[in-house]
Amino acid sequence: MTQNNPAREQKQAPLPQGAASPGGRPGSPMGGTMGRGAGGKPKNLGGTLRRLWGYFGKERRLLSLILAFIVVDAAVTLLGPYLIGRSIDAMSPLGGGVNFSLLQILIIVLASAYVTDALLTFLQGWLMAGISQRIVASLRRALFGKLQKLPVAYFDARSHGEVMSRLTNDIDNVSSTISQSTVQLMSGAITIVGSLVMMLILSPILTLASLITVPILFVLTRTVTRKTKVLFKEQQVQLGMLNGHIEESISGMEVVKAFNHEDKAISEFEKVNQKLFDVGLKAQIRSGFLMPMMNVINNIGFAAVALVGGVLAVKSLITIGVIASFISYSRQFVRPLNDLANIYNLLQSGVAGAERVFEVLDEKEEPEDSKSAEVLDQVMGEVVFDQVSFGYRPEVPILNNINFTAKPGSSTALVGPTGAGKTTIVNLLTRFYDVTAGSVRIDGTDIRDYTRDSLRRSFGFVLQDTYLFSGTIQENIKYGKPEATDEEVKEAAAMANADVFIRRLPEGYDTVLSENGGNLSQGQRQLLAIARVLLARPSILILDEATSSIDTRTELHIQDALLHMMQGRTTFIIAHRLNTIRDADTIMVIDHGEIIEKGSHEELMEQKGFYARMFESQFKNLESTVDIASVPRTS
Ligand SMILES: Nc1ncnc2c1ncn2[C@@H]1O[C@H](COP(=O)(O)OP(=O)(O)OP(=O)(O)O)[C@@H](O)[C@H]1O
Repeated sequence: MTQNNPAREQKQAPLPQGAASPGGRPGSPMGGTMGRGAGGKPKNLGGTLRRLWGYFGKERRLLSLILAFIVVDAAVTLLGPYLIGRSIDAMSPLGGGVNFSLLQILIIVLASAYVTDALLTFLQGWLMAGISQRIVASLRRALFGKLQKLPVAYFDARSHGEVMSRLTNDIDNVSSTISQSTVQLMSGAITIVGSLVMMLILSPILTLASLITVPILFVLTRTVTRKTKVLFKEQQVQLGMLNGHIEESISGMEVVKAFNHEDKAISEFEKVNQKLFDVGLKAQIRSGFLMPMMNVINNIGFAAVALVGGVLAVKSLITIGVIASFISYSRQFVRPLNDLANIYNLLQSGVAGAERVFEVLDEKEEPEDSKSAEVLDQVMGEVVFDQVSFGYRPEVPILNNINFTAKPGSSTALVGPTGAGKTTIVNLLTRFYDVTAGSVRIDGTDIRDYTRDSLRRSFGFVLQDTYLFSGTIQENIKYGKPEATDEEVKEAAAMANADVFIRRLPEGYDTVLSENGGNLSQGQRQLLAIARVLLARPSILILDEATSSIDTRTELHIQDALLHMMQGRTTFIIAHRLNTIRDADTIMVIDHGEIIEKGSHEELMEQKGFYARMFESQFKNLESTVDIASVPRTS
């Protein structure tokens, strides 16, 4: 295969809103299906977390190390309030005057505890960043690898924006969840237990006093997050919409400009933007209530501790130092409780992201080649369609009982109105889709009995809208044969008549092309595509509208290069303009998924049928610029 997914390239151009999708095909709805996008509620929290845990693989050892650090860190942190209490008591006149030597030791231990805490926190963050980045990179790798194995049908049924959002938004969500919530959860749990134990040791009565606020905290958090969860979900949906809208507007910028739709595009964007603004603001304001309210409740708790502690101190049942330590512990105790709501939200959106990633990973891949599959090598190039029927969806037949034989080295032109099924025939030949009934044979063998790789390697595509990758001209020509030498590249370029214009470029073959060759003319892009195919030397050629919308001189160059390329190769030409296919050995007229006429140009002209009418109609219009689609189906 000389191009990635070639038969689809020119089909994907997004349309301005309101314009009909060609043939009503799915895949590029404005606003995209991306709105189903990131965030949202996970369907199976436990199952997805277990599966995500599988990706921790070798990282589990490092995670144990982090856990050890967290335990040590928690112990060190728990030491702090205790030492502060002891320090206060060491200075207390009630304890028989200031004990300077004890104070000195306490201060040194306290300072070391703080330094150790800082060091351990840094180490945890450092190790965790590595773990989460490695896991996410491997997820991304798995996802991208999977995309390469999915059938063309998968991409045809979805907008690019949606597929992209899984690799970006969703993976980002997983990444921040892993990096932030893992450590927070582990250290939070340990801190809660540790502080509670210390509080109980210091004073069970004070512990009881401070725990009074915990149920209130829970109820408050639950009530507020229940409301904000819905808003945050809606915010993610609107963000997805906005992303889809931007993605489609940028890729369809030429169409937007050509239709003077800039103002419309802005006003549509404004609508989506405003929705995101509204819901975002609501979510932020509502969730903003939580913190101040929690602070009030926490402070009530501290006041209760101070009150009960004061009474106990007056009765000499505890010291001032113990009250100070206790208040610090109760702060440590409630902090992770406060974080819990955030972690929970983060976990939800991360798991929802992971679910969307796993959804793709679980998609059915292109079926494996059967064990007995042969390698298609030394292709003669005989192509037979034997009673082929096909529908993209079983209930909508697109091709009905197609029968033809293309002899090795012959050229076959497929013509017919738009949506007739010409591209579909090519899609079946390349096995982007498999036939519903009948069989397609190359050199006498059903193409399903060849390995897909070898089958696709035997095709070369030249499309109207050639896809070029960002890279040098040299790299682009080598795409179908990476091992080719510079000499071979130049030879292919010369045969394609591309050599002349390439040499004129300041950097020659090393000229870097912008994405999709935006810095070349359409004709030049096509000449490069021809060079690419010539270098790969495929046995069967597929030319789709290869010479339309190009100036006459370049067209002559391209025609010449194409004729050169077609020599000795079985060629299929899909063309709307009949002057480009007049010399084809066989012309097949396709209409409503059936071959309605077949023969050479002369034979078909004699028949005075559909083809003759189309040809005469174009001929009358002199420069043959009339599209076949505009020719009436009846005389
Ligand atoms: N991926 C798809 N899923 C569902 N239906 C599709 C898909 N691709 C094409 N179709 C439908 O199949 C029919 C034939 O489409 P096809 O692309 O083969 O026509 P065509 O003859 O090549 O048209 P054109 O000259 O406009 O390129 C159309 O009705 C189209 O809507």
